Amino acid sequence: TKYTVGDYLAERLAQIGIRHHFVVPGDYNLVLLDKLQANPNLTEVGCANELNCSLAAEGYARANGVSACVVTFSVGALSAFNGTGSAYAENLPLILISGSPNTNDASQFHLLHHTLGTTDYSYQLEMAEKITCCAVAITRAHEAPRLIDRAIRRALLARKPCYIEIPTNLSGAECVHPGPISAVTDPVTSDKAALEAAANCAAEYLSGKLKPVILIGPKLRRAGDGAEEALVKLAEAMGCAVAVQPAAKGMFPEDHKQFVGIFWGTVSTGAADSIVHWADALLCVGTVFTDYSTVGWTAMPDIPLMEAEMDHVTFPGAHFSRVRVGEFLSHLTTQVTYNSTTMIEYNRLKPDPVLVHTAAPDDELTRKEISRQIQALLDSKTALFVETGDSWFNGVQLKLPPGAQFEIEMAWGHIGWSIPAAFGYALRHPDRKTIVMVGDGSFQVTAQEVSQMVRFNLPITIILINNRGYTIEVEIHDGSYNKIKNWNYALLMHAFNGEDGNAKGLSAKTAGELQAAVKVASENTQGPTLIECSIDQDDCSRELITWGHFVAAANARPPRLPGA
Ligand SMILES: Cc1ncc(Cn2nnc(CCOP(=O)(O)OP(=O)(O)O)c2C)c(N)n1
Ligand SMILES: [Mg+2]
Repeated sequence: TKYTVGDYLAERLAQIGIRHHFVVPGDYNLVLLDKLQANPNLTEVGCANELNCSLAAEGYARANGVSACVVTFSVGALSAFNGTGSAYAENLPLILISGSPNTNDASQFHLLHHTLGTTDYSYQLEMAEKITCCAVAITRAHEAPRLIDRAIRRALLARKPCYIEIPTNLSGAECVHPGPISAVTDPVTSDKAALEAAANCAAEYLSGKLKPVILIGPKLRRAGDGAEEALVKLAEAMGCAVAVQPAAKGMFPEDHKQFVGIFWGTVSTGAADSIVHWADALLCVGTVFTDYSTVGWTAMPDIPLMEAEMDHVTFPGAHFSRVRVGEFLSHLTTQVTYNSTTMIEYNRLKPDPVLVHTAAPDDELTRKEISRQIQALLDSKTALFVETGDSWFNGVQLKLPPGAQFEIEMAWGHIGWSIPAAFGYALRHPDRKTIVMVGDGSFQVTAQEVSQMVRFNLPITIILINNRGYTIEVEIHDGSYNKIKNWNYALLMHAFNGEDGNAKGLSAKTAGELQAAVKVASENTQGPTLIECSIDQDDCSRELITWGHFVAAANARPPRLPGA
């Protein structure tokens, strides 16, 4: 049988380590889906809609390093653009693949279904160019190898999504076999001279400093090439305090003696806030300072920073390109001297362990009791997803045991992300215990993907915190629009079971009911278990309320230019 463009793409996806590709079929991509299905290394995963499909691929990329989402033209791609945006903001190489019109249609001025009703179908590629690091449209079969390899390589190197558009009549067109995959995957290593110079500059930046601190951001993990392990070694060589930004929770072991907490301004944990502000040198690695991570710009470090990014390092007065963070951290480890001043200070400042009250079984369920019971669930196998909402704050406060993974989407912040993303993640990591903390409002956005968890018999535990509405929004700025229609969430799981599912839906209004439901969930190994936890709508974290005030103030800043 002839080797085709679709076969070429399938082989490249398999060669870069993809084992599941997420799809919604449409007549512009059906031949392509057949070709992908024909590759023995790929398992097709159908999703209920393209928003969820792209968010499932985003979650899969967190687990696998790279992912693929295959949709139909326009009606499919425009929804998938949302998960693609998430992958861009969260630094994940999601490969968005869209079917497109037959190559003969444009020159025949044909009006087509699934388009805007004009004869110009180029709008999708143009939109994709804005939200990916590389967008290609294959117009002739012999171009496919060059364009497919270029897009995939760019995405892998930049840790950003890419876009590949394939006309419906080209997926089955004749194509050559791919060349060595190393041409696509070979990493760009640091320039030796720049690496040396950057490490010397860092040693200079640190020399004479009494109180250096390391601050880790979410791009540390995204950098790959052993950056997380290299960071631990550097920290141990320096002996200094290590704080992490909220979106980097879990990227440094929280049981490590040098971990001082989550640096999140006034809503920080441990002694991170005071230690970071006490430092006289701050090594920022993979940090992202946004309005949300700086609590409306109130939590910015107040000294000149050294910032190590995925492929460059900057200092006050210096910049070094083509320095890969993993190699840089390892190289710097050989140059630093041990100085435990900041850890001595931390041991003076660290807060006493908080005595967590255990509710009596008949006590009405509270946010604190939910957190206490989730904390007891966490172990080395856990992958905890926390959704936009008060779940961010409750999740960030939990202590991660060694090996536990934490996933949050704090840059893009699309409510509902956690359900499809946890589904995609769990497909790649069936060995992990995936737990989702999600609010009622967020759950309503992408609830359909629970049915895929049922279909694939994934034992995901969904802790749905029902506080009757959009509480995070209430704390930023309240209005009638923050009210939502309540669902019978537990009953919904029966609907998703259809005639053969193993999902369980439980509701808990007291501490005892939650305890019992958690036991049922841990025993349900054949499907997802949703536990609807009803709490008072005003039962939200102090951190959310404080953070909400500062974010609202940042949003309300008057136009700066006079007369603007
Ligand atoms: C796609 C999308 N649309 C709207 C928003 C704004 N938003 N952010 N958080 C919310 C409400 C979240 O409510 P819940 O999930 O119930 O969480 P809680 O804050 O715990 O009640 C909205 C409506 C958003 N973050 N993402
Ligand atoms: Mg809510």
